[in-house]
Amino acid sequence: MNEVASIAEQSLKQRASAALGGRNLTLVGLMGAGKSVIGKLVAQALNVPFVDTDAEIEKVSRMTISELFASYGETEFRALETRVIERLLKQGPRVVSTGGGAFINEATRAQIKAGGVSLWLKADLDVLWERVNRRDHRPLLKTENPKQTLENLMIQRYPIYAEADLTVLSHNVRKDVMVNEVLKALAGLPKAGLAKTGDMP
Ligand SMILES: Nc1ncnc2c1ncn2[C@@H]1O[C@H](COP(=O)(O)OP(=O)(O)OP(=O)(O)O)[C@@H](O)[C@H]1O
Ligand SMILES: O=C(O)C1=C[C@@H](O)[C@@H](O)[C@H](O)C1
Ligand SMILES: [Mg+2]
Repeated sequence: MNEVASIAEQSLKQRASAALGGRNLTLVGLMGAGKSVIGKLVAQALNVPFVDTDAEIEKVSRMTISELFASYGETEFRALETRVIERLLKQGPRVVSTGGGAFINEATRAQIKAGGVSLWLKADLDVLWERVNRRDHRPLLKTENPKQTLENLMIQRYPIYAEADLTVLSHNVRKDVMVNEVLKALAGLPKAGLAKTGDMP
């Protein structure tokens, strides 16, 4: 990277960081949107801790997400997800990458909204399908026609993800390009009236 590009990148990081202003950044969106992978890189760029809610749930329960769904069902999983996310947001500021259904749950969505800035990583069906199709560990996609299931989830969920403060399109570009897209969206946030993480109820 040449010197001018490097200065521009540093400046973007600083502007994004200033606009975030000590709040949590929570990534929401459907399975395969890149929340976990891009969230971790965004946290590095902003120099704040990163946490992935699916990974945290697996850690505290000592079970995989698939095992939790199989043993306790989705309702119990969602209750655990809500509790874990509430704690993680209170421990911030952090970049928090959520599981695909977290923002759809009303209680969790309210916590995420109150707990900082929410950002929807939005992708089209073919991009998502190409990514999730590589692995089969997602319980909600263990259906006869997983691509159709994913499309149904898009129809149900996209109007709700759209309530996020920011939206960034996730497509098949290099991951560092996606990180810059997220930082640019953050840098454009209004700075007035910022609530810090400690102000959460
Ligand atoms: N910009 C990108 N270009 C290419 N591949 C990507 C990109 N972003 C993510 N991926 C890949 O897509 C797959 C899914 O990404 P990731 O696990 O981050 O999605 P997620 O939104 O966290 O999904 P889930 O809700 O299931 O946790 C991974 O294999 C990841 O490497
Ligand atoms: O979209 C969803 O509802 C889910 C997405 C995954 O991240 C996991 O949280 C779980 O498989 C449920
Ligand atoms: Mg993930």
